[in-house]
Amino acid sequence: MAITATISVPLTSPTRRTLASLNNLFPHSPRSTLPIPRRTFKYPNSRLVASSMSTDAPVKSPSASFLNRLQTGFLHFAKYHGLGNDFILIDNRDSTEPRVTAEKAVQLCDRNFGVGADGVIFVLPGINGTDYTMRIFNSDGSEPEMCGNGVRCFAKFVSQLENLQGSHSFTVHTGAGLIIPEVLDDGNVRVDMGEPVLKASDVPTKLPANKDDAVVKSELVVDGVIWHVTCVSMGNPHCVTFSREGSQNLLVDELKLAEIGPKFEHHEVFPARTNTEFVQVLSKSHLKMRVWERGAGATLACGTGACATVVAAVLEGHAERSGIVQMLLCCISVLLFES
Ligand SMILES: N[C@@H](CCC[C@H](N)C(=O)O)C(=O)O
Repeated sequence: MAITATISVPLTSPTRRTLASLNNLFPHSPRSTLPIPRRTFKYPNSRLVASSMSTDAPVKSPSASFLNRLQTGFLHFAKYHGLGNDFILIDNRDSTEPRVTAEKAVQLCDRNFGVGADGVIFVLPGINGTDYTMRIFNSDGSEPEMCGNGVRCFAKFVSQLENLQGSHSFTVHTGAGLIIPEVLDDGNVRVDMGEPVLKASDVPTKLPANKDDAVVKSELVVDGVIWHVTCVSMGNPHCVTFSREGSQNLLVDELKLAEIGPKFEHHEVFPARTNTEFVQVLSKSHLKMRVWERGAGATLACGTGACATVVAAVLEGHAERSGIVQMLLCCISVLLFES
């Protein structure tokens, strides 16, 4: 059985003021060696663009693109977030190598001495016939295969870079394969997240498969406690837990995430480390989730994590095939369908 998860949720793009104030803040960072010009970006006049736009096909405006605003020697970036999962976006369309090293990404993501973000995302030229390539560094400098909220931010950033109006979509090469985000008329971004991978060795996890090739509600000892875990890859690895010995339904607000999260992330049964979702079942269509992300720690939301949560919930019999996953600030609605 094939399962496909689709997420479509509101996403916030940067305002003129956000971008300008980030640029002003950054030069004060004592560890920064990447100067940012103290000037306010000028955005294309949207009313002029709108006068010639079609809602069917994206149109490009000849007016100022992001690249035109670049000055040599400065790193230009935009800051986006999806439900509070925040990223620094870098226009890298002119090179196949990321403009910023993993080490520099760690500095940029620092919430006190850098810009502050859960990761840095690069818009690179497409490969294998795709329009673009997305690469991402987590805030610890590691490189994940895929990021659900990140690819939605990526889509909005590309629309801004290319000055695309109306509904449109493009093809993106990612470490998890081809992804096709769709920017909708209302500005939301919908992403078909593809089929989840359940085969234990492909997630990857060393836990023995107990349901066909998959690991479903298996016992895992973490910090001396037996947790029941289901392992899912959405291109990146996820370990989803709904219960532990002595507590059949987790109360996620009571978890000490910063203590327990790293113990899952670095557990020996996860050779590529793992993202972990702690989930409380509120109803068959309402799951409350807190996430500890591989390479980024506790984040406010996680797109691949929301999808993995619903896949695991269906496998464990906690939920229907569509529902909402409530995270710290917002909800993601996830729909699983057969392909
Ligand atoms: N927040 C992301 C996932 C980002 C990658 C993750 N930290 C990993 O290392 O796999 C999302 O929205 O999916």
